[in-house]
Amino acid sequence: MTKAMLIINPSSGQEKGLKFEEEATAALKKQHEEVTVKYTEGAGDATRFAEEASFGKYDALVSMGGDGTINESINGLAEKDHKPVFGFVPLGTVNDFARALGIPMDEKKAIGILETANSRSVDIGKIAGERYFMNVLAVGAIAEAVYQVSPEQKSKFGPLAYLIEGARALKDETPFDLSIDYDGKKWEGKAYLVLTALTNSVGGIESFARHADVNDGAFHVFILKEFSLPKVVQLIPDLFKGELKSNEQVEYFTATDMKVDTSLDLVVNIDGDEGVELPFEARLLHNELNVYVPEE
Ligand SMILES: Nc1ncnc2c1ncn2[C@@H]1O[C@H](COP(=O)(O)OP(=O)(O)OP(=O)(O)O)[C@@H](O)[C@H]1O
Repeated sequence: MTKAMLIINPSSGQEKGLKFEEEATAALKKQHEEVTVKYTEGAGDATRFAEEASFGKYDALVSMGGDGTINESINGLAEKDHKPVFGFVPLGTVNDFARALGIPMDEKKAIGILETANSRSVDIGKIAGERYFMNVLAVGAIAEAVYQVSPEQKSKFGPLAYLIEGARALKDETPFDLSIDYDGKKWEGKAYLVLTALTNSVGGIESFARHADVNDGAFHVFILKEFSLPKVVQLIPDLFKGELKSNEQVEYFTATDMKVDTSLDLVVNIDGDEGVELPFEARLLHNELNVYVPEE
C-alpha cells in the first residue's frame, strides 16, 4: 500500500493553506491509498513531521507553505535512509525553490503536478551542525536586512520588499574582511555580501544565477566586493540580465565544499531565515532529494 503525508502550514501566504487542503488531498489520493494530513503550529513542526514520514517509510511527502516551511521539511528528509519523494505547493512571498523548479505560483496548477507524480533529483546544501538548505546562504548587512521586512511590506511589494530593505542596508554599510576556503583554494578580501546559491532564483529574482540548475553539483558563490557608488549602479541591470557573475564589483566561483569566515560577528541567512554564527562550513549533497516537478 502506498502512503503520502501532507504538511500544511496554516499561517503561510496569508492563511491560504487550509483553503487548498481538500484539493491537495484529492490529488494525492489519485496516486496513494493512504493520505495523512499534519498541521504545523510553530517552528520545527514541519521538520518533525518530515522525519516521521521518513521513519514511517512514506512514499511521498508534500508541504504547503512558504520557503520557510519547505526548508524545514527538507531538514527532516535529508540524509535519511528512506526518503519519500518530496512535493510542495508554494504559498509564500518569494518561493525561490518553486521558481527554480518551474512549479507554478498558482496553487491549483501546483497541486496538479502532484497528480502526475513526475519528479527529478535536486542538490541540497549541508551546513556543519546538521542544517540543510535548498536555495541560498547569505552573509552581510543586506542578508540581515531580510529579517526586518514586515508582513505588510511583503504583501505590498512582494519579493521587491527584500530588495528595498537590502539597498537601504547597503547605504550605511562598511565592508568586512572575508575569507573563503573552497575546494582546496582560498579567496580573501573585503566584501559587503557573500551569497551562495544552489538554484538560479534568489530573493524572487530568477535571473540572479541564471546559469545555475537545481542539480548541477555546484554552489554558485557571489561576493559583492568593495565598490564605488557609480559602478554599483551597474549591478542592477546585470542582476536582471543574469550577468551578475561578470560584473567587476562581483567575484564569482563555484564550489562543493567551503568554509566561510569574516572579521565581524555575523549570522548566516539560510534560505531567508536567521541561521548559524560564523565561521561556518557547507558541503554540497548532490542529487540528495527527489522532487515532484511539472512534466517537460
Ligand atoms: N500554525 C502556525 N502559526 C504561526 N506560525 C507558524 C505556524 N506553523 C508554522 N509557523 C511558522 O511559519 C514559518 C514559516 O513560514 P513560511 O516561510 O512557510 O511562510 P510565509 O512566512 O508566509 O512565507 P514568506 O516568508 O515567503 O512570506 C516558520 O518559521 C514557522 O515557525
